[in-house]
Amino acid sequence: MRDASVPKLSYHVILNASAGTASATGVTSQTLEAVFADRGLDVTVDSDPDVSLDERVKRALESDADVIVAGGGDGTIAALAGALAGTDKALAVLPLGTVNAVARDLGLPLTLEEAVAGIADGELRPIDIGEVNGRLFLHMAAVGFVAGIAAAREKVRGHFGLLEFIGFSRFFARRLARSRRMALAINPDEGEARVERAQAFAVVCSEFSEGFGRMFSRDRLDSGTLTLYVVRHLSGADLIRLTLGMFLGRWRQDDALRIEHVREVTVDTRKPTVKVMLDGELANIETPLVFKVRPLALTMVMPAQTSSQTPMEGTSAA
Ligand SMILES: Nc1ncnc2c1ncn2[C@@H]1O[C@H](COP(=O)(O)OP(=O)(O)OP(=O)(O)O)[C@@H](O)[C@H]1O
Repeated sequence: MRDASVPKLSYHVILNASAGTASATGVTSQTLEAVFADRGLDVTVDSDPDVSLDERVKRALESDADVIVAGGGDGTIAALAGALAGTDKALAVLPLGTVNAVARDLGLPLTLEEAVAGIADGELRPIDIGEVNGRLFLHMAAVGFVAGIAAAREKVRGHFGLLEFIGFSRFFARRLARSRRMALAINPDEGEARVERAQAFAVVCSEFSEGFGRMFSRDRLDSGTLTLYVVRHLSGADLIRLTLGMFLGRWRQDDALRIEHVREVTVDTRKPTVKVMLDGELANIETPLVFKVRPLALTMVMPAQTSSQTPMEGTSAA
């Protein structure tokens, strides 16, 4: 946590000009400097296209800035989060990517002006992050019809009415028809080691909330645990029941799911590598997969919430 006497935070933006929205809207250093200046924020923008992202992340770490701002999509955030975890610098997000899955999951504003306003008025919150074989995730790692899960998630965020519900169900069913069950050797830090056949599994930082219309969203980001969701079987009937249950906010007891809270869990498959969807980015990772939680490892600039959380001292009325 930052000392309340810190008068003003400084910001270092890494603008990834090749990220979807950044390139589509032609955002430049000048654009960002102007928007930050409007809020009275002290900013440096690195938009150097000739230097690799890794090198720019290194420069940001070596800078004096208190907050490093990812101006890009999920890949840019992942690169920065990995470097900032465990340091005293905080991470903020300008969602200039294509999907911006992480920004959506964290409930961050999605337009540039709102995002900068959110940074100016936001607060510093340490959050848990997950790790699998050295790769970080802020929200979820998923295996097995992962593309389906990730894309379906995009369909159910925000407003969720009847049309979205039907679209989600049809999309999911098509993906499902093509998917196969796999044998998983699961070994949690506490609890029973076993082999299960499953259609898919996901490891989530903290856990998904249960409640009407609350699909794939989390109330807490700092529970100190991961939640392992194993989808054991998923026939058409399972799918309808589970989807409806999720929509209605009653799904945790479903027989098709096994849910377990862990600090660490090893999952092995028969394949030497598996495709893992990490916060919207697909990665091929060698098995066994060793998932671990890193409690409160990353400090993020988040929208201000309650008085119990740490305010961004000196930044709001700069
Ligand atoms: N970790 C990384 N290392 C090197 N280059 C990266 C990395 N992550 C992303 N990039 C490069 O930056 C580009 C933009 O990626 P980013 O994920 O930030 O935006 P996006 O793909 O448009 O958005 P989203 O991932 O939210 O859909 C990628 O096409 C890739 O060329």
